This record gives sequence, structure tokens and C-alpha cells, in this order.
Amino acid sequence: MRVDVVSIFPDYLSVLDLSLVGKARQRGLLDLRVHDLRGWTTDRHRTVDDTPFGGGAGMVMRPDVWGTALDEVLEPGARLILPTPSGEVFTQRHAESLASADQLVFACGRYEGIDARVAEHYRDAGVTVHELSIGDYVLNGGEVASLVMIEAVARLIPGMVGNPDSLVEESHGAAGLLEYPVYTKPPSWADLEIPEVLLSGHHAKIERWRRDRALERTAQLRPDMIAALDVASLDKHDLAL
Ligand SMILES: O=C(OCc1ccccc1)c1cn[nH]c1
Repeated sequence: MRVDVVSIFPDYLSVLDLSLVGKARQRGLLDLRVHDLRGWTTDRHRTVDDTPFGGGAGMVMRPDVWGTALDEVLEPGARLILPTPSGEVFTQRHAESLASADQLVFACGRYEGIDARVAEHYRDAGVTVHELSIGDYVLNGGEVASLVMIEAVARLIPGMVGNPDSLVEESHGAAGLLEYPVYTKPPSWADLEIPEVLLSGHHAKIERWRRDRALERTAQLRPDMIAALDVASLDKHDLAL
């Protein structure tokens, strides 16, 4: 998979040289390219923004500079991702879908955002454009949101994570539930013990205990996820909880 990030703060993305994503690049699993948007400016001041039509505070990023940049970076079949507070909320489902793309291009907005004609132009040109939010808060730019989405996607690329099984039983994973609580050695710490069932070696009981905790935790913290559950996936024990 090829991932391109276009930003006026390309250094923000240098953390991607580390750890998981860094290793994937070395192993050729991920072709990550970071570009400075100002590289596509033509004026002496390397201007990327201007005042908003209709007035209002702040500045808007110019469509012409973004258009020149994206025309060069986008390959056929690429998915264009615009991180924005006013987008669809990014979920594990998006990560799974994006992980199968040949190329992802992240356009990092700053100021009050990117001229709306950029998304419109590329949609009209048949490019799949995703305006995605990582949560209901406002950041100064799309770089951090891009890092979040790149990590969520990159770890799903086959060969990325050592033990693929560790990807399955996850919060927001296939089961659609939050993760159960996990424990490890030492068995006794701060006068706190391990739930007995986990020491029993009784795998069916352990599995049941974990599912009960996941259901309880999801019902308590994320009732919206309970509502979205496929009832057919619940057994009579679940329903008795
Ligand atoms: O702030 C965000 O993106 C940066 C951005 C992009 C466009 C205009 C202002 C800010 C964001 C918040 N949740 N998800 C994304």
C-alpha cells in the first residue's frame, strides 16, 4: 500500500518513521511519502491560504495549490482522505475498508479548512473522497488526525502485526463489543487479586467470563454499541445479563 500525506507541516509526520509503521516501510509493506504543500506554490511568499469569501474570521486554504499538489500525488484508484471536524466519524470499519486500498492520500487542512471545491472537484473526477473526523473536537490541523488514521489502517495490513490473532479479539473488533479487562503477573499486586476464573484453566468458563465483562462494559460505557449489536449474535446467557 502507498500512503501519501500532504501538509504544510511535513515534519509533524516524522513519527511515522518509528515503530510499527517505520518497520513496515523497511519491509516494503508500506510505501509512505510525505509532501510539503508549499512545494506546489508559485509565488515568492509560497502562499497556501487566503481570506474566506462571505467574510468571517480566519483563513481558508486555496483550491489551486491543493489541486496542483493532488493532481501530481493521486494515482488512479486512490482514496482521498480529508481529515475535518465536520466529517463522518472514523471507525474501525473505515480502517478495515481503507486497508484494502492501493493508495491513500491524506490532505491535511489547516486554518479554517480547505476550499470546498477541492473535495467537489475530485468527487466529480471519480475519485473516492472521504471527509473523516476522528472525534468531536477541533484540532489546529489534519496532521494528528492523519497519524491516527494511518496507524489504525497500517496495523491491519497483512504482515504488519506479528501475531494476526491479536487483531481479532479487539475493542470495536468483529464482536462489536468493548474489550474485556486484561491481567498479567504478578498474581497479587497492591492487595488486588486476579479474578479466580482466569486461574482455573477452564477455557469455556474463561471465555464466558470475558464475554460477560465485555458485554457489561459495553452496556455501561457505550450503549450506542449495544443498540448496534446484531441480536442474533447473542445467546440466552448474554440476554440474561
Ligand atoms: O480538527 C480536525 O481536523 C483538522 C482540521 C481540518 C480542517 C479545518 C480545521 C481543522 C479534526 C477533528 N476531528 N477530526 C479531525
